Amino acid sequence: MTQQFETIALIGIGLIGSSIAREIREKQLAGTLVISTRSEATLARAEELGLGDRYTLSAADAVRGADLVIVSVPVGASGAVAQEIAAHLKPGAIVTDVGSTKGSVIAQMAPHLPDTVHFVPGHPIAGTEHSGPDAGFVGLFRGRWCILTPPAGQDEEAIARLRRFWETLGSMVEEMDAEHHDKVLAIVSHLPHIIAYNIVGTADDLEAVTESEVIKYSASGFRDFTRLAASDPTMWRDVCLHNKDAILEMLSRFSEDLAYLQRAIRWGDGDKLFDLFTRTRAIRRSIIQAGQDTAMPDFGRHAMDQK
Ligand SMILES: NC(=O)c1ccc[n+]([C@@H]2O[C@H](COP(=O)([O-])OP(=O)(O)OC[C@H]3O[C@@H](n4cnc5c(N)ncnc54)[C@H](O)[C@@H]3O)[C@@H](O)[C@H]2O)c1
Ligand SMILES: O=C(O)C(=O)C[C@]1(C(=O)O)C=C[C@@H](O)C=C1
Repeated sequence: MTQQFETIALIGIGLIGSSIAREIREKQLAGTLVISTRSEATLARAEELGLGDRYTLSAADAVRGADLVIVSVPVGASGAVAQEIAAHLKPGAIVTDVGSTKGSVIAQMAPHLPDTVHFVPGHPIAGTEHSGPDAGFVGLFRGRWCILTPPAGQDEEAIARLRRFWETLGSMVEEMDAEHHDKVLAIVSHLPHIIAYNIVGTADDLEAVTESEVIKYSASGFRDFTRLAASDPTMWRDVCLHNKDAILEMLSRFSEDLAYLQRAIRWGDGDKLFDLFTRTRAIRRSIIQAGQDTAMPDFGRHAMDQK
């Protein structure tokens, strides 16, 4: 494949950063790939895995001369990274990130970045419950959405170059504003994780009562929840703290709907239960039928934006 950038700097080399690094190397998308992370052990591991061409603990050093800078750290750390790299960015460079929340990342990073660079925030909707440089793999982004949330008026050429980069990694790219992104992701990604953390926590609390039955009988639906609940605690702490408003809004809708379900069960209203379960089954089937079981459902921009 053809080289797309002379030098790419990756700040953060966990699941997402190392998956991007593996893609860049495999597809030869950069002349030079510079890797930076704050922990010595992680950087040494990235070097052992041969993920880049140059390795440094200094993010400032990493971005010098880079045409594309990809920040791939927990969202709570993005402001500190932006502050560290700001004075060292090459004029004309594209700066992007992969954070799971967008409004907060923009609020943290944008004030530090000079006008001479193009800031195009991004979010690949792809991942696993694993973290760290060993967890990444080629193909993670294939057939998955990547959402870009450029500020209004951002350089079209920069957006197009980043779009092409993600498409080369196999992603389908969509642009939307950060606020809308945060609402959609609150329901399709953040709430499912919070619900999983909660149900596994509840079951763990109950285990004192039921002794080891939680483990013993967990071959069923519970297991699916434990996968999500095994996701990285730092990442998900930051997501909850940095998409607070949208998550609280979706949680309150979720609680209302749960109360409706609870009432139907209490009053033995089988029709209500049957209707809901039929509706949700149809949603799953339509996603599979469209061959988009990995795609992000369109919940309707208008409905999602209503308070
Ligand atoms: N895991 C997923 O499923 C997933 C999917 C899409 C997007 N994301 C987002 O991608 C980002 C990275 O997630 P991940 O899953 O790769 O996490 P990870 O824990 O696997 O890796 C995080 C990396 O960031 C480094 N880091 C942490 N703080 C840092 C700092 N202050 N300066 C420099 N490096 C620092 C860590 O050493 C590590 O290399 C997060 O913002 C997350 O929200 C994650
Ligand atoms: O599949 C998983 O394990 C994930 O958690 C991936 C997932 C998701 O919720 O779909 C998690 C967080 C991201 O920001 C994007 C993708």
